[in-house]
Amino acid sequence: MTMMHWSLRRQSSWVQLAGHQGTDGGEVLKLYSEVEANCLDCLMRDPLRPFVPQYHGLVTKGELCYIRLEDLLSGLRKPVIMDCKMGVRWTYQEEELVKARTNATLRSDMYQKMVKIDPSAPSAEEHEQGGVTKSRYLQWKDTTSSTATLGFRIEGIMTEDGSVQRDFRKIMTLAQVTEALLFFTRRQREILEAYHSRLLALSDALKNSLFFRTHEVIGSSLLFVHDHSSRANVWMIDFAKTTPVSDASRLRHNVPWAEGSREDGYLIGLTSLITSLSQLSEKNNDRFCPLLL
Ligand SMILES: O=P(O)(O)O[C@H]1[C@H](O)[C@@H](OP(=O)(O)O)[C@H](OP(=O)(O)O)[C@@H](OP(=O)(O)O)[C@H]1O
Ligand SMILES: Nc1ncnc2c1ncn2[C@@H]1O[C@H](COP(=O)(O)OP(=O)(O)O)[C@@H](O)[C@H]1O
Repeated sequence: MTMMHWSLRRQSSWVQLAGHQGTDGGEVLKLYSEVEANCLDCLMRDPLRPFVPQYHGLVTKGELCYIRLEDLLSGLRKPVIMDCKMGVRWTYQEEELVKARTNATLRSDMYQKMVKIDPSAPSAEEHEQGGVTKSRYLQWKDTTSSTATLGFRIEGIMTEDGSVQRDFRKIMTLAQVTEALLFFTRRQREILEAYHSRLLALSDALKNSLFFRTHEVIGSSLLFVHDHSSRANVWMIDFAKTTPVSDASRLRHNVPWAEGSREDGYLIGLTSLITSLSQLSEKNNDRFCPLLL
């Protein structure tokens, strides 16, 4: 199950309906969150609807409630998938920063994850304690990836043999993003162009979206999906941390975050992706697979 590959930490939050995978009309179930269900409700009545998996309401299984979503991989054979976490402040909500100051619980699991990636990342005090706070860990992840600089990061790529590569999380420059896109698409011009057009259409839809104007979009991804038939699409997913803002008139989505501003920098990430794809879509670009030119 694809979401199990991605969401190893939370296998229990997902159910793939038996017999539906890879068939038309397939559905996936994601563990209910009120925040996400509210967002999906709004999105079904918004210009962003064509960019979001269709939401079919709720279902209860045993003691748990789930959100019913269109299976975006339905009908695709050996899909290739890239998950890009959008925004300059991907994972942490402002409340988490406040919580971390008042109740600084030390997380040894996050300390371990940090040390595994970079043993020199924790401070002497953190080494001593064997723990870091959640906000420290999340902020560290944002600043050691392209999240803080380019407004998005590639969280992982699943290739057609089903293996997941997560080495892209440390990418910092647009040139490295471009290389990753070439790897992901295997330099197929048709696919790169399809992704480029879809992101331009998304950019237009965002301009007309009341939902986007009125929500702080944190921890949401753009899911890029294609298969060998060159069908390619991009979807907005994961709204579990996307919340309405009371003074929506000030949200711009294209400026860096300062504490209290609630800005997410979503459009900074989208612009970075579009810039990289537009360079690759240029007619004279010689970096495509020669067979497909
Ligand atoms: O990806 P790694 O490096 O493992 O770190 C994870 C992700 O940041 C999760 O965010 P997301 O859910 O957006 O993937 C976050 O979940 P939440 O902030 O949603 O809880 C986890 O916090 P914990 O669940 O507290 O462990 C944190 O451990
Ligand atoms: N509607 C969907 N159809 C198919 N796969 C999905 C769908 N939504 C999410 N996924 C897969 O599940 C992964 C995790 O989704 P996400 O909503 O971010 O959940 P979590 O918050 O549990 O990480 C995504 O990277 C994607 O591969």
